[in-house]
Amino acid sequence: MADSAQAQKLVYLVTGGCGFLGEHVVRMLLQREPRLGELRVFDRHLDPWLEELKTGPVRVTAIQGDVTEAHEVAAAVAGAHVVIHTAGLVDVFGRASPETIHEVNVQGTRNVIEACVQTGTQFLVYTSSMEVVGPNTKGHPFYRGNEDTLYEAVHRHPYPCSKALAERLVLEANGREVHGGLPLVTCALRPTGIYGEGHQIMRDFYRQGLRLGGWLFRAIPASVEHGRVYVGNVAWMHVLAARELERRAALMGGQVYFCYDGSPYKSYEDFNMEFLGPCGLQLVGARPLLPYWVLVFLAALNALLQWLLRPLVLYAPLLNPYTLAVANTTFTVSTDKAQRHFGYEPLFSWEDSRTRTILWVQAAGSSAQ
Ligand SMILES: NC(=O)C1=CN([C@@H]2O[C@H](COP(=O)(O)OP(=O)(O)OC[C@H]3O[C@@H](n4cnc5c(N)ncnc54)[C@H](O)[C@@H]3O)[C@@H](O)[C@H]2O)C=CC1
Ligand SMILES: C[C@H](CCCC(C)(C)O)[C@H]1CC[C@H]2[C@@H]3[C@H](O)CC4=CC(=O)CC[C@]4(C)[C@H]3CC[C@]12C
Repeated sequence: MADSAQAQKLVYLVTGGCGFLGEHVVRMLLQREPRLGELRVFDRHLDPWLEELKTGPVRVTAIQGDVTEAHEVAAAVAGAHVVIHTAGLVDVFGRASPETIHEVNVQGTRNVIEACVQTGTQFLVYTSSMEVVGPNTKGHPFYRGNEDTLYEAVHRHPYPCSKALAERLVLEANGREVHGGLPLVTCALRPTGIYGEGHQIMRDFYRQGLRLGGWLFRAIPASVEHGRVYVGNVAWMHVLAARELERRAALMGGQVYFCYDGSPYKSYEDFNMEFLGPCGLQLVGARPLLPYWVLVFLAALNALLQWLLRPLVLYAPLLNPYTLAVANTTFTVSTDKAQRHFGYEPLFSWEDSRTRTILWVQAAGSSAQ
C-alpha cells in the first residue's frame, strides 16, 4: 500500500467469505473499511446473499474456488492488497477424514501464502483458533490466559492439529519477500468459541430443545468456564488487524492475538442459555444429570459406532471423546494484546451481542418449523 494511501482504494480478498465468520467479515469490511475499492469473496460454495452486495458502491467479486487448488487461489489473490484467510474445515465431529481436514486447513493455507509470495500481496491475516493452544488432551484448565501464558499444548485431534500447523506456516511466512521485493506481513487471530447470527450449533441446540418439549438437560458442570466471543467482534478484529498491518508491520508482523470481547465467562451450556432461555427453553438440573463416567462411556460408544457404521452411513453426533473433553475443560482468555497493538475495542457490547443472537435464534428456529 503506497505513499498515496489516503487516496488509494484497496483490493481485499476474503477466503471462506460465505461461512459463518466469513459473511460477517465481508459485511464488516463493506461497512467499516473506507479504503475498500474491491472486495473479492472466495469460497467453495457461493451463497445467494452475495448478489445483494453487488449493488453497492464497492465492487464485490464472487469467486467460486477451492483453497486446496493452488492455481485457483493464485488467480484470486493476484492484484489483492490484503488477504483475510478464514476458509477452513471446522470439523470436530468426524464428518470429514483427517486427510481432508489437513488438506483444506494446512495445504489450503500453504497455497494462500505461496499465492501472496508469487503475486506480490503483502498483507495476510489468518483466522486461527484457540484450539491451537488447547484445551489439551490432559484436560488442564486454561484460566484467564493470554498469548504469553505457558500451557502444555498437546494436539491429537485432526482439527486442532491442522489449525496449529497452519498457524505456524502463517507466522513463519512473516518477512518473506513477495514478488516485487517487499516483505510479507502476517498475523494470526485466535477466536475462542464464536457465537452469533449464523451459528449452526446454537441453532441445532435450539431445535433439539424444541423437539424435547422445551427442555435441555445439563451434561457439563456449571463450574467449567468457557470464553466465548461474538462473531461481529471477531469480524471487527479482522478488519482492524488487516487495516493496521501496514502501519504497524514491525509490531504486528508474526504475532498472534486471541479474539475477545465482554461476553461473560460461563459453562458452554449456561452460556447458550443466555440465548435459548429467552427463546423459551429451559436447562434442567443445577448439576449434570448423568455422572461423568456415563458421558465418557457414551462418547466412546459414539466413537465406536461412528467407526463401525462408516462404510454404511455417516454417524457424527455432537458427543464424542474430543467434544466432551473440550466442553468439560475450562478455557478462558483475558488479554489486551490486540488493544495495545492495533487499538482493538469490541464494537458490540455484550447486551447488543446477546440481543442480536437471540433475534437470530428465534428467526432461525421458527423457519425450521
Ligand atoms: N466457529 C468457531 O467457533 C471458530 C472458528 N474458527 C475458525 O474460523 C474460520 C471460519 O470458521 P466458521 O465460519 O465457523 O466455519 P464455516 O464452516 O461456517 O466457514 C468456513 C467457510 O470456508 C469454506 N471452505 C471450506 N473448505 C473450503 C475450501 N476447500 N475452499 C474454499 N472454501 C472452503 C466453507 O465453504 C465455508 O463457507 C475457520 O478457519 C475456523 O477454523 C476459529 C475459532 C472458533
Ligand atoms: C459440541 C460441543 C458441546 C456439546 C457437548 C455435549 C455433547 C456434552 O453437550 C462444543 C463445546 C465446545 C465447542 C468447541 C469450542 O467452542 C472451541 C472451538 C473452536 C474452533 O475453532 C472450532 C469449534 C470448536 C472446536 C467448538 C466445537 C463445538 C464444541 C466442542
